[in-house]
Amino acid sequence: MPIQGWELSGSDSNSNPRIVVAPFKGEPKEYQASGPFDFESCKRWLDKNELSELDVHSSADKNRHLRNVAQVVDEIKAKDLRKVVIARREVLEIDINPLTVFEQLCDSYPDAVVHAHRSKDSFWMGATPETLLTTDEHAVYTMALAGTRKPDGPEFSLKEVDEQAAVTESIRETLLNLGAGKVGCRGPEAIQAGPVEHLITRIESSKPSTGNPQDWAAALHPTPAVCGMPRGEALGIIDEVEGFNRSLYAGYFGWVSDENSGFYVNLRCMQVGQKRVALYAGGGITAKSDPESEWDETVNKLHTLKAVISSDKTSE
Ligand SMILES: C=C(O[C@H]1C=CC=C(C(=O)O)[C@@H]1O)C(=O)O
Repeated sequence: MPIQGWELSGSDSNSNPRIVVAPFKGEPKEYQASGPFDFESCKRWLDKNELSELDVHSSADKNRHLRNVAQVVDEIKAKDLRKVVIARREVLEIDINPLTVFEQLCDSYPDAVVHAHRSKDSFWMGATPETLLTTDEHAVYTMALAGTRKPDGPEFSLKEVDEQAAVTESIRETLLNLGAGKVGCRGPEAIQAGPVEHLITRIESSKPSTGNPQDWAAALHPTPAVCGMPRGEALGIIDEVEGFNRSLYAGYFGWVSDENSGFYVNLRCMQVGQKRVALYAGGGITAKSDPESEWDETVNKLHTLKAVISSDKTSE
């Protein structure tokens, strides 16, 4: 897929396509989009001019994350919940060149959806392995992506199989509730995403009988891949323990045209400041979670971005 850029403006129009950006919590925003511009023309947007500095506060050092996970395991057991996704935010004091980092992300992760989203006061970029929803004239396509291992580490255990199955069940149920006549699931199988592997079930359904792609994406979000099951209880626990605002992390972004659409979950992402970046990663916690392994999982996921940042020669 070639790199394309779109310039976003007000929301009160019917441009084709329209761009959608949704935070983890809160309403998606829909923009009028002009473009596409080729990569050469978009390069001018990938700078840090007038960008405000990021809050230095990191959400959880190792000890706090271990305590958070242990507390969440206890709550999951006490309340008999299926899973809760707990994330952390890590701030690095580093003056990156966003353009070279973006190019590195594109080169390093050809199977990911690499994106950069620059607004007046915030700048996000990432390389996500997770599709929330795509549509064409025939059907809707999505995926249940969860469970993480290092390719040279232990095989997926029952814990990962169950946390991924929860995502498949929830997506299937949401699509059926939206009025999709038939939902087909293929998987789970292992898929590589940069330095880690996940379990994936590919899901295809007929088009829901009501609503439009924006409604279907909004109904699916947040799936148990980024939130938990049941959703309401998981949201409460996330608020209680994480200690930071997820903002666009684990939200979604995408586009919708008159013919088709594509929405992607904002994972393996970072927020860019003047001399800092904030990296985000989370993992699905279940009653079987071991806090040390959950910490390692976030470290491995963050390596997706750290590998690229550290090869940005301008930041040395
Ligand atoms: C929440 C994240 O990953 C999700 C996607 C794949 C595997 C996941 C996991 O193993 O927990 C998460 O559900 C993240 O990367 O921050």
